[in-house]
Amino acid sequence: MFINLEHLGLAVRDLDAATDLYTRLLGVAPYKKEHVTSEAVDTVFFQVGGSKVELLAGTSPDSPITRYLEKKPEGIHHVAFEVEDIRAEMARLRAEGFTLLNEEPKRGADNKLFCFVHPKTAAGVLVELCQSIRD
Ligand SMILES: CC[C@H](C(=O)O)C(=O)SCCNC(=O)CCNC(=O)[C@H](O)C(C)(C)COP(=O)(O)OP(=O)(O)OC[C@H]1O[C@@H](n2cnc3c(N)ncnc32)[C@H](O)[C@@H]1OP(=O)(O)O
Ligand SMILES: [Co+2]
Repeated sequence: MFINLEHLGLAVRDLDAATDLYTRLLGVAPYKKEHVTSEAVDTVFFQVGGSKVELLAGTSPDSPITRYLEKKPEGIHHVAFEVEDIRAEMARLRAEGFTLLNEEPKRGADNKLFCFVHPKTAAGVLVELCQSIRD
């Protein structure tokens, strides 16, 4: 079951500059900065009411964010939905004909498991599913 819109992922070239800008724009300081090796990204998170903004900067040439910014401008990169059971939702989406970008959930930022739906099967939107890791 999809629970809520968990975060908006924004691709940025200069993470420090974008962090300053969003701190001024949102009127709130980020609550977390985290490097995620598997995606070669540095992330900065802002809590905005019940949702979050995730800034992402690539940390290597083969990072998905670096590659994205070679062809597209900074801006909205993906939308993330929190789900109750990510494996159940992955099976449901596969059965519905969506293309998933990873076979198994991956450990992401902000203490979550995540997977992505290919934008070509989601009306042009890169959709992330994420589930809190319950320790
Ligand atoms: C650290 C985890 C963190 C978290 O929240 O926990 C994250 O959010 S990690 C975020 C970074 N990781 C990813 O984005 C992984 C998933 N992304 C991918 O696997 C690729 O970026 C992929 C497959 C979406 C695109 O890679 P590809 O090499 O195929 O790039 P192309 O330029 O050839 O794109 C193919 C096709 O897709 C369109 N596209 C690409 N990116 C996006 C996007 N973000 N939103 C919408 N559409 C996108 C691109 O325009 C191409 O379409 P076409 O019509 O052929 O031009
Ligand atoms: Co994300």
